[in-house]
Amino acid sequence: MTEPGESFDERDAAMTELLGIRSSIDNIDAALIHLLAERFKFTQQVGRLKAAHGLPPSDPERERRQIARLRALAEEAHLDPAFAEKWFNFVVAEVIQHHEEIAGSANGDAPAPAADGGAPAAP
Ligand SMILES: O=C(O)C(=O)C[C@]1(C(=O)O)C=C[C@@H](O)C=C1
Repeated sequence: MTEPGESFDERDAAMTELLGIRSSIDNIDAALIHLLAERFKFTQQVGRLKAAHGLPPSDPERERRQIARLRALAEEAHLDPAFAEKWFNFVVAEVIQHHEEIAGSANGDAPAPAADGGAPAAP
């Protein structure tokens, strides 16, 4: 369909522009996935560290400071600060769930107990 008064050439040009913009959106979405995967790798490390040392999964003070920082960055970048905070809370809820799973599944980084109860190896 073309808009009334729009030529086929104009519509073709618009479709070409749309495809070009979408290819940049594709690149950004891919980068976001990679960044998120990298962030979760680090938070899994934090989860193991916390579980190994009996630290609580969540740290509300750290979250509060990070939200303030991200809201300021969002404002500078002309991104809705409320959206930045919502995004952070969404990700952190998932991270805390992972931390709880790690803490519940074993005891962090500690090696599984030996079948022989930990008897010293023969010399
Ligand atoms: O920094 C930590 O202590 C984390 O566990 C990471 C993280 C985060 O994903 O940013 C998650 C949960 C905490 O409540 C605070 C921050």
